[in-house]
Amino acid sequence: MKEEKDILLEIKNMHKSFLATRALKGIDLKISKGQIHGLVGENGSGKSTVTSIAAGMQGYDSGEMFFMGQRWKPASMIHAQEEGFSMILQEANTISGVTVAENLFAGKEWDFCTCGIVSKKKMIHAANQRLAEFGMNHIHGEDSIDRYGFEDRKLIEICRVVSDKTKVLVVDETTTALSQTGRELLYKLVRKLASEGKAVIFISHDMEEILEVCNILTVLRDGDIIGTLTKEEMEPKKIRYMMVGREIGDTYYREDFDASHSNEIVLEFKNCSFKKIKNFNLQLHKGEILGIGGLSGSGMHDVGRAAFGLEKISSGSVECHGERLKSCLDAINKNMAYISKNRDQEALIVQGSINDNIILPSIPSLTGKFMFLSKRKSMKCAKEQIEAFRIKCNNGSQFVSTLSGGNKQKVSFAKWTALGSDILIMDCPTRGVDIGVKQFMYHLIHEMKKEGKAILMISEELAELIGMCDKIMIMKNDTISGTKMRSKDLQQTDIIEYII
Ligand SMILES: Nc1ncnc2c1ncn2[C@@H]1O[C@H](COP(=O)(O)OP(=O)(O)OP(=O)(O)O)[C@@H](O)[C@H]1O
Repeated sequence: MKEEKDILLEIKNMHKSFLATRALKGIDLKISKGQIHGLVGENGSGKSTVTSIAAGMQGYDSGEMFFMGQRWKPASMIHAQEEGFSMILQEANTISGVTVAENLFAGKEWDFCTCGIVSKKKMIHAANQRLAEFGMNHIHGEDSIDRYGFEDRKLIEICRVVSDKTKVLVVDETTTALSQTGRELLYKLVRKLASEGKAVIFISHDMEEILEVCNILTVLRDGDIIGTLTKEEMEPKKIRYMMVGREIGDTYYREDFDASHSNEIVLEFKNCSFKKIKNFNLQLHKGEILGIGGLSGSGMHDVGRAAFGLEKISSGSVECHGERLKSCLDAINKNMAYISKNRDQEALIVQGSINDNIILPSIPSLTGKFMFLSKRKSMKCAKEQIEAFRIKCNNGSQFVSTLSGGNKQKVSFAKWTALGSDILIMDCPTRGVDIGVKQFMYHLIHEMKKEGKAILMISEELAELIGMCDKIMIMKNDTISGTKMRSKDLQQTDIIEYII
């Protein structure tokens, strides 16, 4: 039992509603020194809401908060950070068009000022020192942030929000944006903070990760706290039951080991060069689930973009049904789909409604005579997807920006299932979704295979690739380093040797 003096953050009877949505229904939570306190629950259960309130990002309707024994009502995220409460958000949160150093010290430029002039040299020097302390030597303060991909930007963000002042750090579903190396860096940091008597609130949907990293766990459901478990009490079946309120089986993935599919090639890379990738070859067949695994910087995300016509091809070609792919518009016209890993920036129009996002790729088929969009058909189409994916919302006209992370991911997936695409490029398709929906998505992907659809599944989750794919291509340093066929004997270790 932790003593009162060890409590860093205390939340008492907190309520928060967004119009008709009761996001928090009287939450009581204590976070103590040395804890890596897991917070789990289905998508939309209130995890980000409660932590973002404590981190000064939004207000609450009623309740009380105490931070290090003092009443706590931070005016802003910066204020909270200055006082020692930091949060790493789910989505990319860096500023484009400026350097890494400027991102790291945004709002703190005065620290590098002499006679009102900011010394960029000093700032870059400090940035590089800071990056080195975090083990991020591959990132350089003087570079433009735009040179770095999604994962590195997330690492830069971690480096920005954590400082010597940090007493409590919230890690909100961050690891899904990171590859194994990035994850290891974050785990090391989290453990270091806990060992120094600070605390971490760790939000994740990855059961293995929770069991490994957290030393205490609180389960939320529909804005209520269902219970808190000690390390000894953490048992996957029990946690899942507490989260969902019903038994969830252990089988997420397809259970068959039949890797057969049609011989018809629907998508092909022919000696294709783009970005750093040279002479790349790949064949995706009708009825095939082809996986690509590797570290985030291995080039696999670029393959996904090129497959959807989003990369400039310098030599060779990407062909769909034997025809050269010209652009992403051409890809959509050829009935292709692409679920981008970069959800808010590339996959969704966050300032649009759920309905509009879902129907967007299907507009041609929902348009009748005289080019009028059928409202009835559109509503029906969106409603079907909202129900199938159990998107937690008040109604389809709610803005996507107001959805929880996992529910946004469902919209990103649903818009392509609404279209009924034949070729689906999925980059981290289950990023941030809860176990129940993951199970549904895997089932759907398997059904798609049976219907003869072709799926290119790019993922950093080896278990997902092994569980779902007919064949897995592993990428390292922008080339294919190994290939594995579906087999019940295939283990993660068989793949890891080709990744690192
Ligand atoms: N700004 C907002 N406007 C309207 N509703 C909101 C807003 N922010 C959150 N909500 C709603 O509050 C509920 C709780 O959302 P929250 O983001 O806390 O869930 P979560 O547990 O973090 O989910 P996930 O695992 O998907 O990230 C959801 O129903 C969400 O749609």
